[in-house]
Formats: sequence, C-alpha cells, structure tokens
Amino acid sequence: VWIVPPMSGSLTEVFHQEMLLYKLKPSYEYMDDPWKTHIWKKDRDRKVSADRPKRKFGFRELARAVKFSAKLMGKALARRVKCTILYATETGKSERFARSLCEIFKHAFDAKVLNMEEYDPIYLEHEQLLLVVTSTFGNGDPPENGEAFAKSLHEMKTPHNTQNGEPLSMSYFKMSTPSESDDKGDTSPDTTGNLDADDGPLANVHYSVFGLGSRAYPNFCAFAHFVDNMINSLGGMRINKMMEGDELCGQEESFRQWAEETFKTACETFCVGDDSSISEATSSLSKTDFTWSPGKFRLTPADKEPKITEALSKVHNKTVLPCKLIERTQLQSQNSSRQTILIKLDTYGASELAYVPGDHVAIFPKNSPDMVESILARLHNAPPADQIIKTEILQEKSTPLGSSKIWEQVEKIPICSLRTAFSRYLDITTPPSINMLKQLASQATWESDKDRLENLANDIHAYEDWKHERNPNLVEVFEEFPSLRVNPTLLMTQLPLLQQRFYSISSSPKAYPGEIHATVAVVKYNTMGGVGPVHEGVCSSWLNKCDIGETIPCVVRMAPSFHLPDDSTLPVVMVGPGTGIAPFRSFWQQRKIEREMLPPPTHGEKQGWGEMSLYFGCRQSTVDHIYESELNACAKEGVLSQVNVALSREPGKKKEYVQDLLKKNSQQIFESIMKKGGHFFVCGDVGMASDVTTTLSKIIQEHGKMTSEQAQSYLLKLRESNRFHEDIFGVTVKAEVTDKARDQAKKAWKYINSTNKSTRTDEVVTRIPSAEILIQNRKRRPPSRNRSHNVYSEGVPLYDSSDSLSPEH
Ligand SMILES: Cc1cc2nc3c(=O)[nH]c(=O)nc-3n(C[C@H](O)[C@H](O)[C@H](O)COP(=O)(O)O)c2cc1C
Repeated sequence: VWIVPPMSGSLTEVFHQEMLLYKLKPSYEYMDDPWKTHIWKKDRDRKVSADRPKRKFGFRELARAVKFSAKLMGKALARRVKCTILYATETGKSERFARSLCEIFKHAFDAKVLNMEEYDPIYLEHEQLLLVVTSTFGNGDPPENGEAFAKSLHEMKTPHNTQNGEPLSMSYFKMSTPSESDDKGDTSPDTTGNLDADDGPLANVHYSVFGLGSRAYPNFCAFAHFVDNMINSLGGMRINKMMEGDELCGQEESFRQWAEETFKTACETFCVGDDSSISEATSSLSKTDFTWSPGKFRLTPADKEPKITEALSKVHNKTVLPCKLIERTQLQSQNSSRQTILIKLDTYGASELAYVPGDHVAIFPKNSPDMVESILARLHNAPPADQIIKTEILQEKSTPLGSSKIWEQVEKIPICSLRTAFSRYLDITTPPSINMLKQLASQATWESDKDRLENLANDIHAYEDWKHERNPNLVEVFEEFPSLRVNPTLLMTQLPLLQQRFYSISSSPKAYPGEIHATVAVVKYNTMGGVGPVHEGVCSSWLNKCDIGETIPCVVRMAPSFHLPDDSTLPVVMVGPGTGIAPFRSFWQQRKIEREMLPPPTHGEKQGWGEMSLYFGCRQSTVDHIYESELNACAKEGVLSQVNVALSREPGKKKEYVQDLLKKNSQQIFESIMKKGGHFFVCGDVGMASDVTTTLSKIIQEHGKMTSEQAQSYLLKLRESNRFHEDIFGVTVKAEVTDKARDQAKKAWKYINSTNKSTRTDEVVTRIPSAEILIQNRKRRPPSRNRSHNVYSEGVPLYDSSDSLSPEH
C-alpha cells in the first residue's frame, strides 16, 4: 500500500509502508441470513438458472420459519428434565434462596419453584429432581407453610401411625433429626445416594436439601434434616449432601456453595449441560432478574394507594386484618429499667381472627418515623416523599416473533408513597446483605467509601465481623458512609420486606370476645456489647408509642401443639418466666371462665378440674412481677392451685430461677406429670427452655428411678404423646451465649469452606458441639446490664418481646 500525502505529491516526501494481509483458516465468517438464501428441499432439484431473479421472501415464509424454530425449541424444552424446587419459610429467606436456585437450574432443567403449602405430595413419587430449601422455626419445628408437607411425609413413612385427624406431635421432627452433619464433620458432597433406594415410593426421585437455621437454637436446622431423612428413608436418592446455612455466620455463602455443587451433580446425573453452561448458570446466582442496575427500575406517579392491610395481604400472601389498639398498660413498676406492656386489640369481630388459648398473633409493625426521615434525606433524584408512586421494572418479554421491552409493576412493593414504603413495607433495621453492600458501593461518591464498601462486600469474614459487632441498621450504614446518595429504586427493590412479629396471645376468647391481648417486652439494647448506639425493637417500640385507636394489622397463627388438653381433669404445669407468662394468662382466664360457666368435668373415673400450677420468674417482687394481682386473685379463687415465683434479684434473698423451684417441688411435679398423666408447658427463650428440660429430665431420673437414657426416652414419649409443650421465643440469650454460638458457627463454616475448597486454614478446628451443649455448658456470669439482646441476624428478631427473658432475671 502506498501512502501518499494528500496534496502536492511531487513536492513533498513520500512515505510508504508495505502491509501483508493474512487470512487464517479455519475461521468464523458472517453467514448470510439463512431465510434469504436457504433452498427448501422441494426446490433443490429444480435448476435455478443464473439469470432467474432472486426469490423475495414475504411474511408467509418468515412466519413459517419462525413457527418451525419455535416448534424445535418447544420440543427441546419439553425434553428437559423436570426439577421441582420446594421451599418453606417464615420470614421469606428460604423463598428468596429457592428463587435464585431456580434461576440456576433453568439453564439446564425445566425448573419451577413452589411453596410447600401449594404442593400436592401426591406428585412426589413422579418427581425426577426435587430440591428443598427450608428454614426451621419454633424449637426445631417447620415454618407454618411447611407443616402440611411434613405431615404428608410422615404419613407416607408411617401410614398406620397417624392419629385420626388429631394433630401429630411435632416432636417427630426433633426425633428424626440426629444432627448428623455436626457429628461427622464430613461435608463432601454425598453422591452415593441411598443404597436401599430400590424399595420405597420415592425410589425414582433424585433430591437434595438446603436448611436455613441458626446455631443459637438447640435444634439447628432440625426441620431440614427431618425432610432430608424422610425423603431418604422413602427411597429418594440424595444427589448432594444436605447443607446447613447458619444465619449467625455465612448463610448466603453456604447456600451459594450448595447450589453450585448441587447444580453440577444434577447435570452429571442427568447428563445435561456442559462446563460453560454450568459456569454461566452459577454466575446467574449473583444476578437474578431483580438485581438492581441503573435504568432497570423506575418510579412513576400513580393515583390511588390500597389500604395498608390489603397491601400487606397481597405482599405476604395471607389475610392481614385491621385491629384497633384499645388499651395499653405498663406492667412493670415505674422504677424499672425495662418496660413490659399489655396491649388490648379490638378485632372488630373478624372470624379470621378467632383463636384458642395458646395461639399466636402476628403483628405487622411500622418503622420509626425518625429513621424513615433519615433515609428519605439520603435519596438521590427521588420524587417527593408523600407522592403516590408505582415501582416498575423494565422486563424483556420474549414472544415467538422476537423480544420486546416493557415496563411492569414490581409486585413486591405496593403502590404507595416513599414514606409509606419505608414505614410499612421495607425492612430498614436488619444489617444490609453482601449484595446490598455491593450495590451501595456504586452509589458512594467518595472513593474511600466506595473502596470500604467493596472490601466489606468482597471479604466475607470482614463482613460477618462487621455485621456481628455493629448490627448496623440502614441509617447507621449511611452514617458510616457519608457520601452515599442512593437511587430510591435501589432501596425500594433490594431491601427485604418488613416482617411480622409474633406474640403469644394473652387473653381467652371466652373471657374477652372480640379482643386479642398481648404481653410485649419493649426491646431496647446497646449494640457492640453494650457500648454502641441504642437499638429499639421495631414492633415493641411502635406498640409502646403509637396512639390509642391506631390500626394494628394482624394475623392469627394457630399453635396446635400448645393448646390446653381436651381433658380438663388433667393436671397442668406451666413454666414461663418474664414475658414467657404471656400464653398462660390466656390459660388461667379460660379456666376461670369455664369454672364459672360449666359444671366440673368428668373423664372416666376422674372428676373435677385438674390442678393448674404456674412457675413464674422475675427479678424483684416490687419491680417486674407482672400480673401479680391477677395471679393472686386466681390463686385465691382456686383457678390456679399454685403460683410459684422465682426472684433472681430480690434484695437480701438468694438468687432463684424457675428451674430451682421445679427442683424444690420435684416430687409434686413427678406426681402430676408421670403419675397423673398431666401436661407440661414451657414458654420463654431457648436457654431457659433448655435448662427446664434438663431439670425435668433429672426429676424423672430421680423419682422414676431411671437412668439418664431412660429419662431422655421418657421425655421423648411425653413430647410424642403431646404432653410436653414448648413455645420458644426468638434467640434472646445473653450475648455470651450468642457470641459462643456464633464463634462455633464461624468455626464450622471455616471448616466447611476449608474442606470443600481444599485450602489450608491455620485455625485449629474443634468438633462443633450443638447449641444445646453450648447452652448447658455455659458458666453463669455475674449479671451485666445491657448485655442481653436479640439475635444478630440478617433475619429479624421475630419476637421483639424477648428481651426480658434472659435467665438473668
Ligand atoms: C422464633 C424463632 C425460632 C427459631 N427456631 C429455630 C430453630 O429451632 N432451629 C434453627 O436452626 N433455627 C431457628 N430459627 C432461625 C431461623 O431458621 C432463621 O432465622 C432462618 O434464616 C429463617 O429463614 P426463613 O426466612 O426462610 O424463615 C428461629 C428463628 C426465630 C425467629
């Protein structure tokens, strides 16, 4: 090639550069559009003369080609292996995980996600690939929407052992769940499956289970283990070992790991997908459809917003009804450093809010207005805070004729103002997730803020430590990173939903028709082991401050395993320190009104009302002995045969806890429960419940002349026959226990990571004891103020009321 200056070629110097053109073969070439050049079979034999004009393709031909390829695609998709993903959740995390899992599996399978409640177990036998993602609640129980599925599995396993429509004892979850993973320390994927797979109704089902839970609970991931064991014993073939995700440490990371492994093994098992599709699929874990990016979401003005209860019903997929706050009473003395309130709600006679003593009420709270204001102040390019808006997503819709982009409403957030969204629908108090931090990094204008946010988001250990130490809410994150100015659509679409808080109902429907009472401890604590900023419980502080007459959105949740026995001649022992007394108020009110209205019961040879004895615990008789006058009146009338109060900080008296009183009255308890076939109820935090169970086991050993193993199996039988009832609150144990549990969780998680990824860790890993052992082994420290607090978690401390339940009464 000669390069000649453009002007005066003869006067100026001439430059030239030789160039060579190589054409390397084989090579990829652009192809002519096939619909323009393709010759249909029938035309092939015809001689196409060179001078014949090129055939033009009209709409008919194009449509034919599109139809043909759509049919081919349809056939290919129909041949895909079906994959059913079932989830059960209480606060929504398992559902989120299940949906991300579906995004991965869609790359090679015909995957769909279903809530366990919507799934008909009749189809189980016909599943090819079944994946289960579930949390555990209560004390080793399934989430509410997993209960029916659990029963179906149990019935499949032991068809003759169901109790004619009677609720089955939930204890079988615990019994069938020897937390194997803790014992073996073996975390490698189990692809061996079930060796007895040939016999069993689920012999053709390949499956794997992921459990969400918290190591701070004795029955860690018990329900997930139950599902895993049940499917396995019904013949199911495990394609990957069940994995646990601990909310105290690395839950998301564990899920990612399990999801990747499970996808790989599933592809191998069914001979689908290749390496590139596997890596493409797993990378979709971090960018699901609803991940935020600028321009993907928008806020548009809207006319009318739905009522809060209607919107909440839609968002949470349950019927949320309005109640009215009619009364609030402070139950502790004015000198107390803590507050417990009794709230009375008017249900407007709604039949959906009918309940039985022992049931729970779920309250949908409102965030603190000050926090909402601070968040609104940090939004960038936001519409006015009170303007009604609709949140929309730009969705790519593919049709047989191609794809097009349209704006669709994001169903997660109802039409409302930004202020309402942050007050009523979005969770602004739970520490942001790793993904959220990544996205927030893009909104920081200072490099230093951006770098730190990215570092936190990329270093899982630094993130976990930061989250655990500060438990930061969104406002504190904004304070820590002052340059953050956030696009409102990022928060609207990425923040988790504000969840309901459950309280044990404290009234009898017979004594107070049309009313629901709840006993609520007002949660307030300092983060960072007592030296950080004050955090308040969302629901309890709202209930403590809102006006009388305010609408409180509610749902009643049945707790069939915590109901009084049908046979009222049987003795009942109730143990409930602090706000653990809540459900027992509904019991004594019910008994009082029944005694007034009904003749004394008879059951076989037994006659008369069974004894009801209460074990209550608090700090000081003059400070936090809640419901004292009501209890005294009931004792006087004979409604309660005994009221035993343990005082842990009474001046001039030895510390006493409910367990000590149980020991003192051990002979009597043995008579009531073992001899007379009575029922034992415990309500309170997990640490106390665990101590009480140990005490009861010792009483059985001592008075029943049994070995420790015999006493344990007797306790199991009590649970089985629905005579040992527990209503366990969210983790509220002292910081020391939570810290210990978390340290163990951290070790477990590091260990799992190290074995799976074959990386060396310098940390000496000890075998992980279960939380129960941790709790049993803990040494009581001298009481320290402000140290008890709710569990740190990405999830919510569901029971706001738990603060006062620490064993430090
Ligand atoms: C009241 C309450 C009880 C709980 N009980 C248990 C339990 O017994 N075992 C366990 O492993 N986790 C327990 N957890 C922890 C939850 O399983 C954990 O928060 C999980 O991440 C929630 O997932 P979800 O949003 O899908 O329901 C409990 C949490 C709360 C608030």
